[in-house]
Amino acid sequence: MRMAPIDRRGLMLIVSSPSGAGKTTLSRRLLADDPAIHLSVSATTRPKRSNEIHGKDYFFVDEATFVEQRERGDFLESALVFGNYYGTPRTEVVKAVEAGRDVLFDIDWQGAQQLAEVMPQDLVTVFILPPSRQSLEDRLRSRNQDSEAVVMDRMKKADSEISHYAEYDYVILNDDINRASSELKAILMAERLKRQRQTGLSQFVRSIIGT
Ligand SMILES: Nc1ncnc2c1ncn2[C@@H]1O[C@H](COP(=O)(O)OP(=O)(O)OP(=O)(O)O)[C@@H](O)[C@H]1O
Ligand SMILES: Nc1nc2c(ncn2[C@@H]2O[C@H](COP(=O)(O)O)[C@@H](O)[C@H]2O)c(=O)[nH]1
Repeated sequence: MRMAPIDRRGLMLIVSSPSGAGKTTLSRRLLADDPAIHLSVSATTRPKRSNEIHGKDYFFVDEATFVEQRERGDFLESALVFGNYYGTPRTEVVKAVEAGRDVLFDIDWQGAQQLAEVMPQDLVTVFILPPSRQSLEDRLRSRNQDSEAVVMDRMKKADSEISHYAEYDYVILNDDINRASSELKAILMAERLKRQRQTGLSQFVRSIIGT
């Protein structure tokens, strides 16, 4: 059995990609396999998809509510993406990181840039690429959740999304889902071991060397 863990600060794992490249699929796998990380559930004004649950996938709110929350400072970051507003609730994230818990974010490059301004030391950023343009379009259609107009709009914006890949710490090619999923887990494991996140290290080391 492992001894009591060394105190640590939580990390913020941001996963971004063009729409349809697979970040939600990869995020769900990571959450299912690793109970020590939890998802930051965003608020959005986008209509709910048939397979989504309020409070689990998103907090679905109307525009007036979103604007009120944003003006009150409830969001750590917020952005207009594909014509809808999205925002990351502030309190839960700050509390979790300070308590040493890791948080996963499925957000776009605008959100990643804003979080880098407020909590830079805590961020680990990962960009997911599709294997080809055609596979991106096929995946958006095969998801079967959006109208043709929405699929076309997201494909039109894919180039501009992809152009932000170089702002990220890591890039994963999501060709084979099992491999991409293992790569994401490996990033998380290595980042957890970074010395500066292990805030209880000096105390622990002192207990070993007996000074
Ligand atoms: N490696 C893969 N091979 C084949 N299909 C995949 C792969 N990864 C994801 N998919 C499929 O592609 C579709 C889009 O994936 P997903 O919803 O995870 O994308 P996303 O990046 O989260 O999109 P959005 O930004 O619109 O939320 C889903 O139907 C998913 O099952
Ligand atoms: N900046 C933010 N972007 C967000 C947030 N939540 C989701 N997103 C991004 O929006 C698009 C579309 O998502 P979809 O669920 O409507 O397909 C995608 O790129 C998400 O990563 C957020 O809180 N802030």
